[in-house]
Amino acid sequence: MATSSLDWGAAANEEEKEVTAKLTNINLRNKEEPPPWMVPSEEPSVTTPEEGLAGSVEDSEKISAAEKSLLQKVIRKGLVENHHDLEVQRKDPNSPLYSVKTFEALNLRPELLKGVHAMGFDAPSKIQETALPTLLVDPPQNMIAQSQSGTGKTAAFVLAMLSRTDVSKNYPHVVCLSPTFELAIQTGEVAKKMAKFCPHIKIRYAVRGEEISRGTQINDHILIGTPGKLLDWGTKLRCFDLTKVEVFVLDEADVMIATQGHQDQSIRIHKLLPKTCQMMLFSATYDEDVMKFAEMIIRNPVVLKLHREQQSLDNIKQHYVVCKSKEDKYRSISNIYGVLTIGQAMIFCHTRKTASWLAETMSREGHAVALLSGELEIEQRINIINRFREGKEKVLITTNVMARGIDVEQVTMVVNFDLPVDQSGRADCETYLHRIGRTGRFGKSGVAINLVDGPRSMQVLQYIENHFKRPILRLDAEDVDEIEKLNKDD
Ligand SMILES: Nc1ncnc2c1ncn2[C@@H]1O[C@H](COP(=O)(O)OP(=O)(O)OP(=O)(O)O)[C@@H](O)[C@H]1O
Repeated sequence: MATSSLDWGAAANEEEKEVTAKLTNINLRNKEEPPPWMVPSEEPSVTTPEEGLAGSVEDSEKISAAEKSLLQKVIRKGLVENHHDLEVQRKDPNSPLYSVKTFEALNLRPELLKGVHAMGFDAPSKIQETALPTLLVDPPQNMIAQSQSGTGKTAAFVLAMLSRTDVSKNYPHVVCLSPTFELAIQTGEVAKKMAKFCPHIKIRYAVRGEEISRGTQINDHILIGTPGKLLDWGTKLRCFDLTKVEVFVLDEADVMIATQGHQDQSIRIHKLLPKTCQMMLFSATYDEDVMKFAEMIIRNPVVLKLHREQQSLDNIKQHYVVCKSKEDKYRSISNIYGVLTIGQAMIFCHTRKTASWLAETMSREGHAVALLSGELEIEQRINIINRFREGKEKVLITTNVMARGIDVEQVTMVVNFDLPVDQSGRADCETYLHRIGRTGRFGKSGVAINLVDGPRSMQVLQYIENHFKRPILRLDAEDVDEIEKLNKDD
């Protein structure tokens, strides 16, 4: 993903080109410094893992000795399963779930606060408590935000979207773009739950399958959709006015601005938005060039950025298994699956063909598996993901189409049947992080297994390991004791 391949810069107007990518010193409502895990874009972005874990004396004084010892255990072993553990993580300044504030302190509307509590959220995560005060401040502030997978980014931007919705304006003025149909629907569902006590807010999906005739004026306040459909409705069909949009969210922002297909449409939408529109970009990953580019096209953004070592989560144990062939890979996962206590598992393959082969093989052997790949009809895709969410199938075999954003709490194992690589066969570190982030959601523990079948995939694995500076440990898929250890907290 090189900047040279991006043409948003070329399309941007002169003024946009001149925007300097610097951190704006805005007056945050509560005047607090961002926590140490978030660094302004101008600072060097590399620290040692030790520095990352250290925290300040003041921070460590906030937790008791007993909690500290439990915390160490959590950090070392990534075993975070019950509410108490979640509380402990919230007191660890180095955890992405760390919070010092309450939702009450974030100045949310009372109806939204009620909605948040009704969802069972007791306290905000780090990204929520850091991003929200900035996103709600007036005049509206643009933001490019990064936080690890499963740490509550969706709730952060959805709360900002709902807070900015003005029900007296009977037209779309809040727009959220997602890269896939499934993700748009998932975000809409979160928004609807959060807006449970705001009956006047109207939310509409702009996704494949939703039809509208030319010229019909949309009177919903919020549109959540995929770029192609949204552009169609805003330009060709003239169903709403993009120049009246006040809040624009780009979820999985890096893929939206750097992937062919999404890129052209996102750029065209961006160009049609008014200069006063508040822009919010969220993702767990930003390739360096993509981040630079985003900082250039977003007017004076506040940038919340993670150090590379902080991007992968401690609560996901990462392993690899050496295999000889795809049949051997299959045997390895069968062995691991037989021994590990698994809630649900997601298996990622490079191609639809391998995914189909694996699904057939596993089904033949009596496993209840689901197969989801991009060529399926929308209804089929929704049906499959709903059944998986309900636990009807324990295993979901898929391709990169499901690598990002999908939130299924019970997923405790992710298998990279094939390691993620780009078109030239090089390690795709961003996709790796998104894939393994389908487990370990909001502090839960998870296991990621990488199947390596030769020197090339070993090289890819080593590249990923070096990139994130986190160990990926070898696992012997024949050794039951070793596999069983993954279940344990020792
Ligand atoms: N403050 C909170 N308290 C408890 N649970 C929360 C809170 N915020 C979010 N969650 C839950 O955590 C899970 C992960 O949140 P979410 O999907 O927003 O993460 P994300 O950062 O967007 O992840 P990804 O990078 O994979 O898109 C969800 O199930 C969500 O309901």
